[in-house]
Amino acid sequence: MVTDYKSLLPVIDIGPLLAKCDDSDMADDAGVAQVVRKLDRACRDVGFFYVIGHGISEDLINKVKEMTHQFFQLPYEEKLKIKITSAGGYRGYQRIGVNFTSGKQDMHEAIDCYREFEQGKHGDIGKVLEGQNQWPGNPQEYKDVMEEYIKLCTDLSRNILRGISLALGGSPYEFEGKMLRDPFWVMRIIGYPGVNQEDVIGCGAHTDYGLLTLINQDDDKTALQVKSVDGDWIPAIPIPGSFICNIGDMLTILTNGVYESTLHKVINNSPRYRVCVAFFYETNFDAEVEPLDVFKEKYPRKVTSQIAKRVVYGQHLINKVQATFANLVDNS
Ligand SMILES: N=C(N)NCCCC[C@H](N)C(=O)O
Ligand SMILES: O=C(O)CCC(=O)C(=O)O
Ligand SMILES: [Fe+2]
Repeated sequence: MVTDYKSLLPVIDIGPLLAKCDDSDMADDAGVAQVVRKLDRACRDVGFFYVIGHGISEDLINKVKEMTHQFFQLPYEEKLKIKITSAGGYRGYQRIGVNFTSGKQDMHEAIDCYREFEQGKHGDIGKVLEGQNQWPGNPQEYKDVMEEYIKLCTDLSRNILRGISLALGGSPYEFEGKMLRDPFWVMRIIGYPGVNQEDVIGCGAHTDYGLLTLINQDDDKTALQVKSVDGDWIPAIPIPGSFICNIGDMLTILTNGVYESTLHKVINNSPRYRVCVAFFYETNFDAEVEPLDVFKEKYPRKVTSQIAKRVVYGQHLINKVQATFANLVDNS
């Protein structure tokens, strides 16, 4: 099946890892060991891979995209009922042209959601993102389906990270220590109009901010492109039922630069509308992220990345959010 797609990025069936991921001696299992070797190669070589055998039903994956197409097809006034504002914690719907990447407007519309937390929980930094998520009222089941989906993506991300932790030569649980006991998450529900032009950028080149991203994209258009170590842009051709998984900036820091977050961009060079639902699994909001001791000992830092050695994740996130929405006017 999978070989039909001639994918240029590695495809990893994580079934054997999931089957054992609650056993502390999982590393001794031959099936797990093989998945772990593939994860290591993928994370070193490109930082992007397809995940199959992940256990999340294709029906749910497709439902999430169908509902998202339905929402973006609504009249503009309808979508504006859940409009993003800075006062509302940058949560909600943003029209095309509101999102900026490296100072340039992106050709996409989106709904941004962040894990909700009590007022004051994350101090002054957290204030920027305080608010309630604004889920579409139409389709009606949107919120319930997405909350279920977020739960499944959270568990899946934690389990993939157990494999990555083994791949780095640690125990399965290096990414479940004190910086990661209360993982934050971000969700972007994105729509890209079909423009049929190579020079219209759906989303400019960036790296993701957290630990691990799970991308659920339309099956019938290729738009996401990933920068290879050689500097080429590799198309991430869709594989139905899969997630594309990529590593984010916090994983770069925690691994002391061994696994680096990879630049990627989106160009929907097709006449048709494309949706993508991206789930971002993060550290604790307040985590002061720095290389884990176990990896500092194993790997002296290779300094190739632009990312600092140590950051507070929540600060990194809000710097990005505020740059992205620098032109947002709440009452326009
Ligand atoms: N949470 C993530 N990865 N969001 C990516 C959004 C697009 C890039 C953003 N405008 C930027 O400039 O970073
Ligand atoms: O649309 C996509 O395939 C990826 C979107 C993305 O990179 C992001 O939102 O961070
Ligand atoms: Fe991204």
